[in-house]
Formats: sequence, structure tokens, C-alpha cells
Amino acid sequence: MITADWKTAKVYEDITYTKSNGVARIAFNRPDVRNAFRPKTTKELYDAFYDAGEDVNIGVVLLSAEGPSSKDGVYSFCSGGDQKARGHQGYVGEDGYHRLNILEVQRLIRFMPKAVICVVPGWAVGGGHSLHVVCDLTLASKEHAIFKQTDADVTSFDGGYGSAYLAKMVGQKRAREIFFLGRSYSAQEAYDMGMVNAVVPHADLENTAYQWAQEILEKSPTSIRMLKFAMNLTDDGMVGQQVFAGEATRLAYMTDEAKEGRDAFLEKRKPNFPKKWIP
Ligand SMILES: CC(C)(COP(=O)(O)OP(=O)(O)OC[C@H]1O[C@@H](n2cnc3c(N)ncnc32)[C@H](O)[C@@H]1OP(=O)(O)O)[C@@H](O)C(=O)NCCC(=O)NCCSC(=O)c1cc(O)c2ccccc2c1O
Repeated sequence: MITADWKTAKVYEDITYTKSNGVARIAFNRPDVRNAFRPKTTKELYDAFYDAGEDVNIGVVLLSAEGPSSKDGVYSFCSGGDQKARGHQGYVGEDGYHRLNILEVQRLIRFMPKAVICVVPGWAVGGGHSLHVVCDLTLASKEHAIFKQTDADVTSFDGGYGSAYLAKMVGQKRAREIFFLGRSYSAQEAYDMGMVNAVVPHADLENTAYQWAQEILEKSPTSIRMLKFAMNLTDDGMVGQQVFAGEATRLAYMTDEAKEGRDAFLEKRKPNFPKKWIP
């Protein structure tokens, strides 16, 4: 078992960002408001996820949360958009613009060629629930994780991955129940529905996520990225095909054929491709 030795990768205001032995950990850090995200939070999340995606030494990302709340000791993963920052068109940032830019973070998680594990130590609500849905894997605290969709209470519906992809995961009837009734579900209930990979004692949650990450890091990086994009493909339509095909193009670039095509162009001659049509 490898013990994590987290080193700060960058200092932010609303999140923490650390790295250890091939793993990046990005964590919400507004526990007193159940880790609700405001535009500053989503901007920081985007920046950290982008960095983790670009870092060739990072193979797995954990999306987690700091806590508990200093006010009442309650643990949370994320309670979605900060309703105090909500204006009439979106969530209002320091620049005064209204944004729904958590969707950009969702797309970054979805399209990054690395596994993203969601670590849920407490409440996963509204847009926080949708974030867990879009991550590749979810581990949940046995004692404190609670899954709840409040979108229909606050007229803010995630009509993309948060709902449609959830339905693929737990089935249409359960997904409609989750959104239409807005009930709370325990980690075990979420596991039984198929939207959580493991229910873990709270004290072991972070370490378990780290060990799962280490197991993934032992696998072939090319296989992990191709498998992730293959599993995304049918649900992501033409964009899913584009992302998967980009990886196929990268593999094709590595062949002698591709080198010959490039060199022939640069040398202003006809390409002499190897005449081998593999069966
Ligand atoms: C999460 C809760 C169920 C927890 O309930 P509990 O009783 O344990 O805690 P309190 O309610 O007392 O909260 C403690 C403290 O935190 C503040 N707080 C909690 N959540 C938020 C929040 N989302 N925004 C702002 N502040 C929050 C709360 O006010 C308390 O502060 P005090 O100062 O009074 O101590 C419960 O808190 C809860 O239901 N929270 C709200 C959940 C919610 O409705 N979230 C928004 C859903 S919509 C959304 O997230 C969303 C965002 C997007 O950007 C989208 C973009 C595009 C499409 C869809 C989007 C989307 O759906």
C-alpha cells in the first residue's frame, strides 16, 4: 500500500489542489456553505483540472472536498450552485457577468484522458450531484454521504449529464424519481442503484480513493484513455466520436506510414507507403 504524500500544486481561495505520486486531488473548500460553488470556485476548478490534464506525471484525478463545516460539523461534497451568488441569468462573478460555467468543468472532466474519481464525504446535492454523475467513478462515505437532487426546487435543471446520463446509469424510472421527488439517498442506496462504485467507512474514504487511483496507475495509460473515450462515445454523439477518433489519429501518427506521409510532403515528393494491407 502506497501512502499519500500530498504536496500543494497551487494555492486557491475556494478549492485545495495537491498532488502525490501520479494522483492529483482537487477539493472544494467552502465547507461552511456545504461546499456550494460560486463563479470563483468553478474558475478555480477549471484551472486545476486543466493543469491536471496537462501534467504528464498525473494519471488519475480525485475530486473531493474539505470539511467538515466549522459551524456544525456536517460533511459535504458539494451542494451545487451558490444560491447567494445567483442572479437573474446565472451565477454572478467578481466581473459582474452571469455564468453557468460549472458545465465547462463537467466537460473537462468528461473529456480529459485520465480517470476522475469522485470522493463523496457528505452531501452531494444539485449541481454537486451532477458532478459526481459525470466523474468516471464514485466512492461514498458510509456514514455521511447523502445524495439529493434539488434542481426542481430551485428552477435550475441540469438537462445534460446530470439527468440524461444519470438515467443511463440508474435507469429511467429511478432517475425521474431522483429529480422529480428530490429525496435524500444514503451511500448504500446510491450503491444499490448503480451510481456509486463503493461504500467506504468515512475514516478510510480518502485513503481508499488514493489506493484505487494507484491501481489504475498500474494499468496501460493508452488503454485507460481509449476505454474512457470508448465508453463515453455512444452517449456523447459526434463529439464522443471526435474525442475517440482523435486518439485513433494519435496512434496512426506513430506508424511508419504516417511518418512517410509527413516526410514526403516536406521533401516535395510522392509518398512511398509500405505496401502492406494488414488482414
Ligand atoms: C445541502 C443541504 C440539503 C444541506 O442541508 P442542511 O440542513 O444540512 O444545511 P443548511 O441548509 O442549514 O446549510 C448550511 C449552510 O450552508 C448554506 N448553503 C447550503 N447550500 C447552499 C447553496 N447551494 N448555496 C448557498 N448557500 C448554501 C446554507 O445557506 C447555510 O448557511 P448559513 O449561513 O445559514 O449557515 C441544503 O443546504 C440545501 O438544500 N442546499 C441547497 C441545494 C441547492 O438547491 N443547490 C442548487 C441546485 S442548482 C445547481 O446546483 C446548478 C448549478 C449550475 O451552475 C447549473 C448550471 C447549468 C445547469 C444546471 C445547474 C444547476 O442545477
